[in-house]
Amino acid sequence: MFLAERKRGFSPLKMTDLTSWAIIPLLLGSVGVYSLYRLLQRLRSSAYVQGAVVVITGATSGLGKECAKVFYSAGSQLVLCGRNEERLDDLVRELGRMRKGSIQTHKPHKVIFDLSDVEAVDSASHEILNNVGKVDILINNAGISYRGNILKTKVSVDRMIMDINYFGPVALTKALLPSMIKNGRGHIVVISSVQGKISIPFRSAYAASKHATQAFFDCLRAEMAATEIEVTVVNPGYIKTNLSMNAVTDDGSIYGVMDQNTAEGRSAEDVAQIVLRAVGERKKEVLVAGLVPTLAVYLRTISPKLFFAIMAARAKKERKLKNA
Ligand SMILES: NC(=O)C1=CN([C@@H]2O[C@H](COP(=O)(O)OP(=O)(O)OC[C@H]3O[C@@H](n4cnc5c(N)ncnc54)[C@H](OP(=O)(O)O)[C@@H]3O)[C@@H](O)[C@H]2O)C=CC1
Ligand SMILES: CCCCCCCCCCCCCCCC(=O)OCC(=O)COP(=O)(O)O
Repeated sequence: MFLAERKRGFSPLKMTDLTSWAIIPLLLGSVGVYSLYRLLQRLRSSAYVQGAVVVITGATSGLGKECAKVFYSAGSQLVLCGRNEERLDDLVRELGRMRKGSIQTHKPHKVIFDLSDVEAVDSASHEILNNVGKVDILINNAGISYRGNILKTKVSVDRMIMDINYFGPVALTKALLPSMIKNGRGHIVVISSVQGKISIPFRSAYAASKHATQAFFDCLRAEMAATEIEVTVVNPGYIKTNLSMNAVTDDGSIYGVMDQNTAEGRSAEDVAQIVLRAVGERKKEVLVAGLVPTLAVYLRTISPKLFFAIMAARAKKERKLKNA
């Protein structure tokens, strides 16, 4: 039968050949369509941030500083927020010295305030709107971490962390949101953490503040769905910054140690690029973490019992190490 088909010029072999040949233009076509789609997506993303007024809190160091650099290079009009004017001036000078590409850059504005002071946040929002007229993108980045034992931690410390990490971003968002709605455009970004999804021992105040942040901005996203307002929650794992150095302990004193996990974390430049992309693509949420923390996030939902047992073992091990 095979020979008969070959004689007629219709062998199974040739049919396979034909199929293979047909797949090539199909594959090339798909790659072409995908590349075109990615190109259009990139163009749309860069148009979204170019010329946009972007407010960044905690711009004096770490992730906030790197976000300032990537959004500045992308052509955004920056409003840099921080507590330390000198450090903001240094950053403005550093941005001015950056190599200029083909995209037009804009001289940043600075606004100095402490996020834990709700009245200062309110007047800062007026200053921002008076200076630049509108806000297109607000990046709630500033934050502080904590290391401590719940039994020893003063409630004033829990409150301080909540004031900076939760009430600060909430107050600033509420102050700027009405003007965004009026303008018919606005994007609220919040830098939460993997610890906004899972709680690990000796981080109670920090994890609680990040869980509250996640919850608030998830509610906001839903409530804003009928408007032009976008909400992006970014949940990074460890980033190589001064977060652990600046963390507070049970009695409110500064921890002042560069933890190994932090030192071995992802670079702040990388994470800032991910934030820029997530904003450009109007992502609702991004988890920027390695395999183990990512699995831990899923494990917390799929098998809480196992997750709690792992956390209890972790607490026991850490306590042993501290007492050793
Ligand atoms: N590094 C990490 O491993 C991770 C960090 N994150 C989050 O990223 C964000 C940025 O932290 P990161 O860059 O790592 O840490 P840094 O300590 O380097 O930066 C924190 C920033 O927050 C500002 N800040 C702190 N307290 C206040 C306040 N009361 N009012 C105004 N600004 C304040 C600091 O300003 P000042 O210079 O005045 O102190 C600084 O600019 C935080 O929200 C953090 O929780 C999330 C996951 C992992
Ligand atoms: C099926 C296998 C699942 C394996 C799961 C094992 C669980 C292991 C625990 C992993 C814990 C990851 C914690 C990550 C914490 C993190 O990335 O936090 C980011 C921060 O915000 C850092 O702040 P910090 O002040 O704590 O340095």
